[in-house]
Amino acid sequence: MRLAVENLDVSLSGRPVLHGVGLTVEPGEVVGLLGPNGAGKSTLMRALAGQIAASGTMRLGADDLAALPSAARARLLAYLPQSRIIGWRLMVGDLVGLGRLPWRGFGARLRPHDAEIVARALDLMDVAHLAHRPATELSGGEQARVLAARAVAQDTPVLIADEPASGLDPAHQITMMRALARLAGEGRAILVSLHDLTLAARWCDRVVMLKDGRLAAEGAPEAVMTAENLAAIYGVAAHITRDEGGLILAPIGLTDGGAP
Ligand SMILES: Nc1ncnc2c1ncn2[C@@H]1O[C@H](COP(=O)(O)OP(=O)(O)OP(=O)(O)O)[C@@H](O)[C@H]1O
Repeated sequence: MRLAVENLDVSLSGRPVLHGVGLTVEPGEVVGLLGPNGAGKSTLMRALAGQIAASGTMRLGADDLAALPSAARARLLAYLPQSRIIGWRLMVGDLVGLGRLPWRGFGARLRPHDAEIVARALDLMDVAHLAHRPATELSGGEQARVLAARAVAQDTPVLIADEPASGLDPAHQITMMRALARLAGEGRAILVSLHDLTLAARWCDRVVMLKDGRLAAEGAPEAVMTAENLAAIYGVAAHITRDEGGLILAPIGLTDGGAP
């Protein structure tokens, strides 16, 4: 299912934050959403998730996203927020099982089909071994993977993940990106915000770069993750090399040479 955003404007507390942003995510694609702190990545995702008001067009396939009832939206689009709050002392397996709520109704038992989807989500995020631990008693990175597994268990055609790799160790950053790529390989449309430039370059089919609430660059990583764009958008000088897996980008300094 195709996600298409056109001309999106968002104001928060009376302050314009997004200005005419447009992007598409096709089924089968991982699209990276990049940009400096405050660029508007989370705001865009929260608008897509229906958490804040926006003007412009947001379409999921033929549907107007803003007009979809929340229950229908939850079967089409899963949203993994940046904040990682686990409010209840639930076992990890049960917490990830909550991802099935849009499909089974509150209080209903997991059917075998639901249990299979939950088991796969636990595996994809490498948290199956934690299934019987209370989620509130895990490390920060473990909790992040558990919450990602819950979003995956929603089993939606579109997944929006806000900085899912932040705070993960290097192996689990790769596990995360590989999981997203696998889900895209099954035909899902994935939008993921990232601060790690190399992860974005190697795992995203396309990247969309925001700056100050505006689209600054969009295209294949090789085409747009250039030294010029990184300087203009992030204010960093980057060492850029490549191998058979794609670009390797290491920010090595600030373009103005001074302190941030
Ligand atoms: N409730 C709010 N009221 C007013 N402005 C807000 C509010 N929430 C966020 N903003 C502003 O909106 C802008 C975009 O914030 P947003 O969280 O979308 O950025 P981001 O690109 O996700 O940044 P980060 O990389 O730090 O997560 C920022 O300038 C922020 O200060």
